[in-house]
Amino acid sequence: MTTFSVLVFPGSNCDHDAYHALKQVLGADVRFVWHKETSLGKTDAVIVPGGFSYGDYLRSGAIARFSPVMQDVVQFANKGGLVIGICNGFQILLEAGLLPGAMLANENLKFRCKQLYLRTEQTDTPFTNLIEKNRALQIPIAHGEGNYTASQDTLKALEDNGQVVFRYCTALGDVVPEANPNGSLNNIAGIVNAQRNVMGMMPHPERACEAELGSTDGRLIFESMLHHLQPA
Ligand SMILES: NC(=O)CC[C@H](N)C(=O)O
Repeated sequence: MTTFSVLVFPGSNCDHDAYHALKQVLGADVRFVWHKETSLGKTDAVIVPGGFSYGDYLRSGAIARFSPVMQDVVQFANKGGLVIGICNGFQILLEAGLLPGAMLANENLKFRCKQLYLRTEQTDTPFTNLIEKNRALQIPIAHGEGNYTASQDTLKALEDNGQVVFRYCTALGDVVPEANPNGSLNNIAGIVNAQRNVMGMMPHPERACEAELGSTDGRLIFESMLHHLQPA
């Protein structure tokens, strides 16, 4: 059975949502790993969940990246293990150097919490292998620092290598400035590393896994991970 590990930092607040989605909705084996642990133990995938680790002091994710467990997360990722960072988790992976670039405060300096759409740009990743190319997924955001930025060289490399996985778009899938909620470069909502085993995304797929929540599109991301780890 595939085992997911959900990291828990002081201030994480989407850890239980991720646990619930994986366990109750997808029937996967899941466990929490407290940030003070020095080893992940036996695991197939790591979820770095959303929230306000260390109260977002300094910059979101800047302190959490020094938590003891992060050393093993970096090792796990470097060995090819699947790691997905959601919202604050994405910020932590950027701070840890597992993904390139950085987050700035949202362009309008407001915390944005809303349902929106993401166009699936890449389907050859362990996180999107069950999604049709260009499909617009409805997944909510909730963040104050989601304005993705990177140097011109880094941005070019991301685009050239097909590392931009999701872009903010309209319901019809058009990537236009009006669909960008935070000022992110090139409407970027999610990226993978060059090896394609580490993904960060600002929207919350764990909050879009049940019809009662308004969308089940988030399931496709976790189902893709399960499919990758345990092909039928
Ligand atoms: N939902 C979250 O993970 C919030 C992320 C982060 N603390 C921010 O506001 O930018």
